[in-house]
Amino acid sequence: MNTKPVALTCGEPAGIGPELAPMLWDALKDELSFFLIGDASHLPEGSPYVEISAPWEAPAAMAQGLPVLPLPMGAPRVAGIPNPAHAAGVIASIERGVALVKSGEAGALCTLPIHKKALKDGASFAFPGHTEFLAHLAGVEHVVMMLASPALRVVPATIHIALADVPKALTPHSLRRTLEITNAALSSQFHIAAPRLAVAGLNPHAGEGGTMGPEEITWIAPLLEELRRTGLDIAGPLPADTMFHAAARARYDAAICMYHDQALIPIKTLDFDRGVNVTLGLPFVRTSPDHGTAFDIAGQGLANPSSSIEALRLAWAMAKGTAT
Ligand SMILES: NC(=O)c1ccc[n+]([C@@H]2O[C@H](COP(=O)([O-])OP(=O)(O)OC[C@H]3O[C@@H](n4cnc5c(N)ncnc54)[C@H](O)[C@@H]3O)[C@@H](O)[C@H]2O)c1
Ligand SMILES: N[C@H](C(=O)O)[C@H](O)COP(=O)(O)O
Repeated sequence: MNTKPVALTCGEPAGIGPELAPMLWDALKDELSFFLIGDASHLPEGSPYVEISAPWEAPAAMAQGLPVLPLPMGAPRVAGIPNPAHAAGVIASIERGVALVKSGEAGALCTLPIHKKALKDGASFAFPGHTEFLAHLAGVEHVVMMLASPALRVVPATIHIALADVPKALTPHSLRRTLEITNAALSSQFHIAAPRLAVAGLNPHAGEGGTMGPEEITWIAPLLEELRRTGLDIAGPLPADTMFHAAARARYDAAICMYHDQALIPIKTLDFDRGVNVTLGLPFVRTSPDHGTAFDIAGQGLANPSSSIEALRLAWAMAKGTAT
């Protein structure tokens, strides 16, 4: 059973990440071990932290303070105002975390929020977000973004692309891979014996028999029928607007939606404080809170650590093989 510490990447220094890290240590110091990869000078004044030189030192260090594996960023943090000089360090923190998980020195990766535009502006970051960057670092062709909470698990079949590009990006191959990876993860990583998937239609009323769009009839329904024949338990394509009330949620273990907001609005509405972003299909465990950098409240003592606490807990549980 893996009990190696979780590597926590620092995320965007101008965001609420540096405020959350000490709160996560205080909340979880008796429950699990993790270490922050980042610049300790960005932590709030007086934060109890312990500089470590390697992940193996983190469990013992937890008793004294937040373990920090130093990654100096060379410029001070100004809450709410991203500094392009930090961009390279933010990216390096993610790369370092991946390297430590791959080497087995860390048991899992948990990423504090990045600001996608700040990385693009400061370092010409070529990826839409962590998910795509991690797939690149892991050399994996297809990964799945799942947002999970006790109330709901959702998967967007397309992620960080313009809505206008969704119909073209949705293909039988990509949806098949998303469904297969999700099904496998629910079984092997969430220990659900017979996963039940529910797939949303792309169009209003799931196309209303073709009168509101052809995709459900031309390829989505045929693909789901083909996958049912291979043994997957899949309902749909269903009208998305009636998939998320309590009775509907009781009928499935994960909802697969066609685009980002179709999936993320329901879970962030139902369970913003307990939602966790987990990337399926990587050769290592990766979680992240379901929120972003929250520049509008950064530095004001208003950040709620709940989602990040759940993200670290889920990473720890998935690495130990005890997630549900
Ligand atoms: N895991 C990640 O790396 C991640 C996740 C989501 C968004 N982002 C990025 O973050 C940036 C800002 O995104 P956004 O404005 O759409 O969403 P956001 O989650 O940063 O903020 C949305 C609203 O929720 C509030 N909020 C968010 N987290 C909170 C917390 N922990 N406690 C209290 N209030 C909180 C914010 O104050 C804001 O009013 C963007 O660059 C986005 O891409 C990153
Ligand atoms: N789509 C995610 C959300 O809204 O919570 C967020 O942008 C995180 O994506 P990455 O983990 O790919 O950065």
